Amino acid sequence: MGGYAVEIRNFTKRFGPTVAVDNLNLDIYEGEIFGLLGPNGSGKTTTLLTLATVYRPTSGDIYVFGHSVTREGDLVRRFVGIAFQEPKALWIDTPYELLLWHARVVGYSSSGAKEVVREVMERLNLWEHRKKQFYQLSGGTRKKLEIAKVLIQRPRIAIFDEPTAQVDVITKHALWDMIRELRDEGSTVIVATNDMFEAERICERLAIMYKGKLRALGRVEELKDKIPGGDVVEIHYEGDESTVRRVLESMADVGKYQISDHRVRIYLNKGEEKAVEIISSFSRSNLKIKKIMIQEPTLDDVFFYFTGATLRE
Ligand SMILES: Nc1ncnc2c1ncn2[C@@H]1O[C@H](COP(=O)(O)OP(=O)(O)OP(=O)(O)O)[C@@H](O)[C@H]1O
Repeated sequence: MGGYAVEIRNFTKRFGPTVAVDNLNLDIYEGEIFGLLGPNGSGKTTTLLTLATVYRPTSGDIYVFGHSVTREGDLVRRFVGIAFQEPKALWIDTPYELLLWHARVVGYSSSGAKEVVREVMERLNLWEHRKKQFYQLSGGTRKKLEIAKVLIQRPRIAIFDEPTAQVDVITKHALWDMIRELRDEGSTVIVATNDMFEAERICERLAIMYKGKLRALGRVEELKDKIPGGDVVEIHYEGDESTVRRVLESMADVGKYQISDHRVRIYLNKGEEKAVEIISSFSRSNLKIKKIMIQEPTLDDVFFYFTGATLRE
């Protein structure tokens, strides 16, 4: 792994009264697949669009291979390729023409452009749609077209904003493979996602963002290790949520827990020992346990631990 590809320094972005990103500091290493993980509105897109010089920071700066996005935008744009969250094109463009034009713009020869466009379109199952017009394409197909641009460009910094939202499962796997290949060929890849499966599957390091702020940073395993105790006891129950809260809050050593839909996840030390105590407390309070499991934390648990929220909110 090389030096820094991206250095985000005291970066704040406001839109009127809204603070979209609040004093973000982050380094992304050259050659890694880095993830920004957070629910809608956490500031991921704003960060990526500023990195790609679409927005200017309100304060602070972002450096791409040492070049400032505020002062050296032209240079920064040479390094960066971005697949936007919302694909846009002229209504009458056809996918093939659009990608061919894009390939020429980023430097392919006429024959090289045809070759790479066909290869990428075939791998993303876009070839059959090549002669349609943009307005005739489904949301998922438009999204694939947007991603195809970056795969053709092979920029030094490849940015994907929620790449697999709206995309079918088979294509998701093909895309993840192609993203890894991009990295293997030397690109630094930055992915914004609210899909913990995607984050866990492809990202080597993650920044957890929530409400414009960085909440945690590290490799997935490191983030999981930061949950004290490291056990999660999950109980499916019948009964009142308020009774469950009362029971848990009266027990020593029970720290954080989250409840949804008659399911409670409790974060604690020594899950096996504690589970026995929890079972008897539940039964004393007439709460019926339908199922109990002791698990390793998931990325969703990590997110909850650092933000008090779930990714699905
Ligand atoms: N152009 C804009 N004008 C006004 N407010 C904006 C603009 N862009 C983003 N925001 C606000 O900034 C905050 C962060 O939005 P942002 O799109 O960066 O989050 P996100 O994590 O990418 O979420 P999503 O997955 O929904 O895109 C939100 O409150 C959003 O409403």
